[in-house]
Amino acid sequence: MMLDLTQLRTALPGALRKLDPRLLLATPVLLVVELGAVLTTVLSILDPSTLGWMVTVWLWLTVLFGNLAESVAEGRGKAQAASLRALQTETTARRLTGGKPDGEGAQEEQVPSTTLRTGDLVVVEAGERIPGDGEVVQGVASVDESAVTGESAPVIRESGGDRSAVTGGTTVLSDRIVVRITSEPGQSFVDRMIGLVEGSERQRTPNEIALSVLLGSLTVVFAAVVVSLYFVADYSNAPQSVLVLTALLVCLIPTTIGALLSAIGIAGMDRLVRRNVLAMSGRAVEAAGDVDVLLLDKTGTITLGNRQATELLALEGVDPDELAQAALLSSLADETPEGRSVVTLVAGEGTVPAVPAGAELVEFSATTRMSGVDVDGRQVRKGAASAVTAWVGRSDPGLDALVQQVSSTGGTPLVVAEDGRLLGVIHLKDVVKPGMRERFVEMRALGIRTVMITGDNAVTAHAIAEEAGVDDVLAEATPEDKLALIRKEQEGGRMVAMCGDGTNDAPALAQADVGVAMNTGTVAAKEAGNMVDLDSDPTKLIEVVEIGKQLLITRGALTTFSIANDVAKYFAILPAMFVVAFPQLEVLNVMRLASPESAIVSAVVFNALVIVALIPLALRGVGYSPGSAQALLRRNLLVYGLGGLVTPFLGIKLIDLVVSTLPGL
Ligand SMILES: Nc1ncnc2c1ncn2[C@@H]1O[C@H](COP(=O)(O)OP(=O)(O)OP(=O)(O)O)[C@@H](O)[C@H]1O
Ligand SMILES: [K+]
Ligand SMILES: [Mg+2]
Repeated sequence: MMLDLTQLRTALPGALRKLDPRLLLATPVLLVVELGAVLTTVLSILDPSTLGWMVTVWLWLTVLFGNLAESVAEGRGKAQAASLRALQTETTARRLTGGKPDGEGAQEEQVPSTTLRTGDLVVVEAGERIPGDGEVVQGVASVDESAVTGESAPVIRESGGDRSAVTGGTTVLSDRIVVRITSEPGQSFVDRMIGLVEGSERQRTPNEIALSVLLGSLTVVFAAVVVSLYFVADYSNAPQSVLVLTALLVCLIPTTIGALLSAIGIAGMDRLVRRNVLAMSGRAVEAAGDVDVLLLDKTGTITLGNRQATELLALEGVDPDELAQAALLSSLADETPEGRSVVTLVAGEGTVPAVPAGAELVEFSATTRMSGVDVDGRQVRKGAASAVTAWVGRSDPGLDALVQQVSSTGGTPLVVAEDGRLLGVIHLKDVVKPGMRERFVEMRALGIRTVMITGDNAVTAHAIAEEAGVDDVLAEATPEDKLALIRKEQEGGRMVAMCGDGTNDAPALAQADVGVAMNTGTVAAKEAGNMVDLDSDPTKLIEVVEIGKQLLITRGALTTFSIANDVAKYFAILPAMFVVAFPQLEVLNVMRLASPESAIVSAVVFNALVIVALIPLALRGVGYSPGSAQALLRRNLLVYGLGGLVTPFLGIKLIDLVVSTLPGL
């Protein structure tokens, strides 16, 4: 891959803007080159010479080429940013005022979408665009999110469950939903996406900062070497001009990696965006390269997350109708998709009875794992078997058999009980997302252990784990258990990734080194994680890991190359510089460059051209195939270390053949 002309043309203005020394502060190596360029410009004006002007021009080009790398990397996201911006055009929002928290009984008013604030309620109907990021608080709708995700199939967004988050700019295809806005103007998901693809929001990672500091220190060391050389040369009656020493300094300091460092980081983020993963931090991308364990939530992450009630299994001696009525009653006010599906199963096409007056609702929570109502002195509950039997205070062999029957197929059993009596079981069915098993096998090959963590019971968990092919399971996990497991793994020195979609996954997503939230999930999950997968595919982590590894390898390889290059240049130019004063150096002068002046110019030209030559590699990344880390390290040291030592000799010699034809060199 070469840089094409359009790419260069669009990147050039940005590269010129970056000549501003204040912007160069972030890249100290290039700042030193720029200061050197200013110095040689002044020297050449005072005392013009071919050597002076050649060095000056090529020092300026060195800074420009260095900026170009970053600018080209940033430019790659521009087109995508432009199409995302189209989603931000102002629309009219139907804001609700003065009603209940779910919008009931409210007045509607028309306002520009740009005036919406966090907490506002808006209603969106079929054919309308969702005016801002938010959470569905009432209703179910199918939504076209293709503008953001690129996936043309509509997705379901509904209140109550883990599929409640909606993105501003996407379009409702059917039905009517009430959305509570969760972002302030200018801070929406699409705003963040634009910032990401343009690279403007990128923060340097601790690793990058550490490497910059190292490069800065090397620069200081080489500056000291060059200054002392000035005195040594003077003392040995082979005085060297400030111009020549400036050129020598630029050749010695690690300009190549200094110039390419941020481009490598931006390109890594960009590669993720192309795979529909938004990384909110570069640190997470680097961490992904070293992941040892992947924890996954079950419902909505490994499975499609559309848990539907499919049958009711009454305990022996219990009237099936009594079970049905209790299941219905416990679900009338249960706004989760599971709850609504129970209502649909029992009421069928018939009318759904209203919530009885005076009923006290017990909402579902991930900690209690139950939901239900208290009404007229009756208490009805449904929920996880262990939770409900604990509530009732006893278990029943017949019930255990029903729970086992549902769980062994991978279904979720919800036990129904009323006033201390166990009535039966609701069978919730969910489907494992396609292609999981093969991909988890690939993950194992990468050395990553997969653990499914779920609030569901152990039998269901094992059935799904078996079907999906994960290595391990943690069942009946509360949000605290998920968090504790991550901490435990981290304390063992392992790098942990977590994929989840629910609000109850949020603490774990925040704690994990790499927290990937499913785009179908809740706002809380998406804000807690440091990545969002727009395709909601947990096996995408494979690509994320590969991109992370490739980023680390590319940075390592180019650093090796750059430093080996600088060392080689030292030996290539010094003999040429001093051979006039010390004819004994002739033996070292293996390159036989035309003259000391042309040696200096050739080295400076080579130094600048190497940056341009390596931009494509920095953007594309060094080739990577799974294998032992040691073998890879050996191979890269050989290729980039040895390559870095040899190329300057060849390159400088070739350039010397050309520049020595110029008069005055
Ligand atoms: N609406 C509901 N009413 C009563 N109980 C429920 C309801 N929804 C789920 N449960 C029970 O609570 C358990 C935990 O559900 P939750 O959705 O919090 O699981 P989780 O920890 O997110 O794990 P996963 O998403 O993998 O199932 C479920 O396994 C089920 O037994
Ligand atoms: K250099
Ligand atoms: Mg969940």
